[in-house]
Amino acid sequence: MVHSAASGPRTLFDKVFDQHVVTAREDGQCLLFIDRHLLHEGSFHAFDKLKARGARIARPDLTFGIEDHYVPTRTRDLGAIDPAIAKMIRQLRDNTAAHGLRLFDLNDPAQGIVHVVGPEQGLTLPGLTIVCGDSHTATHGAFGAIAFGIGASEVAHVLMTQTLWQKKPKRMRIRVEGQLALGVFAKDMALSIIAAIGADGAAGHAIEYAGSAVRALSMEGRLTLCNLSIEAGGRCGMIAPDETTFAYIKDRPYAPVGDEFQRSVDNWMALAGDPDAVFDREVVLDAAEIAPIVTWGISPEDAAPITANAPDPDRMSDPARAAHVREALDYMGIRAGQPLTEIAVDRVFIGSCTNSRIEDLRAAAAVLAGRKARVPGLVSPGSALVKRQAEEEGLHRIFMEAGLEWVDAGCSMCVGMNGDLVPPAERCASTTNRNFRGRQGPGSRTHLMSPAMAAAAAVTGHLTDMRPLLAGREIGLTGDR
Ligand SMILES: CC(C)[C@H](C(=O)O)[C@@H](O)C(=O)O
Ligand code: SF4
Repeated sequence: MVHSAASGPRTLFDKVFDQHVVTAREDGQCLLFIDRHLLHEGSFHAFDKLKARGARIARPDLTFGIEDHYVPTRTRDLGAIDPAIAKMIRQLRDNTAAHGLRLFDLNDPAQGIVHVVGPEQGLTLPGLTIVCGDSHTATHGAFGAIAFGIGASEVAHVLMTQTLWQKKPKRMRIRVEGQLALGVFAKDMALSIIAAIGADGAAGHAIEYAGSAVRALSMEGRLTLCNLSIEAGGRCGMIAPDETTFAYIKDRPYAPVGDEFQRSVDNWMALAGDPDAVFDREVVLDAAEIAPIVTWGISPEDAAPITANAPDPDRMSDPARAAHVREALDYMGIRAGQPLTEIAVDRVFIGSCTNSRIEDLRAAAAVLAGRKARVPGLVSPGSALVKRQAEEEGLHRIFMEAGLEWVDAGCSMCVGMNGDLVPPAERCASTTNRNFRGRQGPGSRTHLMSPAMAAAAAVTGHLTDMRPLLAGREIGLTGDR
């Protein structure tokens, strides 16, 4: 095995990367071994390539299929849905069956969004390389894995060889120090970071999140934080594994067991970056200064504290930024300088690989308990297991009594590929990660926020500071365990 950086202090990223280099080229391109390859319905291009070449999958044991992007959330009967959507799901079934892959299909008790299922099943572990033909694969970096999204031809390459050519990105550390205030969540931390550094602020870099506020996050919170790495332009985002990580992994279906678990923990602890390791860039944020955040525009960087007003492009010195803001406000139907809390919403969506884990649902339920939603909304748990747990805790009753729809697991209204769409010109308070034009449906308008903030928007019918609504209520963070 060739080591690209065999000596000197190394970061977490360096250590995991170096362990996976099969061979390195003069130009810096390294052939990496891939430990986990996750596939969703979008993988059909790659399977077509395989078929055209008559190739086989190199490591079917490391390759997993998951039905999520196109799955219906109000029925599990493929005969009852749009045949074109059902075809996408059947294609993945046929392709995974033809190659003998483990598939988490619609009816699997562990089905869900790929980035929720991986961690939940113990497929996602510290020190691994994890790829998926999906830009939010960085989510898995919460465990100290190098995880990133790849394109269709790379998916085919990994299927055929279980390796991938990669150039080592630059390293960037984002430290968040101190304590988050009550009612401020990992989502607010992530959106604050993106607002601070910009949607391309981490371009060309592998991010490592560190600092006491990051350490204090539960695994659910860490997954939310790493999920948004790509929205800051990062190649991937990682957090060094610690006791929180190991406690989450223990007893998961695919996790190592017994002595093997203990041996793994010893190895995982050694992955932490050396104290004197050097980063190409470092950004430091004060956790105490982070407020509940909402987006007002058409990029995740168009984010501001809920207590703020929409920006005024006429007061901006940078003409490019002013032009973007003008365009964003126009698309979103918001006045320059309008207080964000005045913005009325038409519906809410609580779900997606960003914010659909049990802790997210608990936070939303804490705000909604005993209250009615003024607007319609959809709550889609991240997996069938999250759904079951939420029902055991009675959270589904809180959502339904508030007047929201409680549906099955999938990407759902995050991207609308399954038909769960926000109608044109409607405004949605959404716990997702992308607010691009038309993201939730043609002409739809998306405001990104935390689950508690989306719940508060449902209760009041407009963007709302949820803190007074949360006062005195138990949030039930698993991080408190
Ligand atoms: C459809 C899929 C490939 C896409 C992605 O790459 O991320 C989707 O998951 C998204 O969030 O936009
Ligand atoms: S939930 Fe949304 S962001 Fe996540 S993988 Fe699905 S479509 Fe992409």
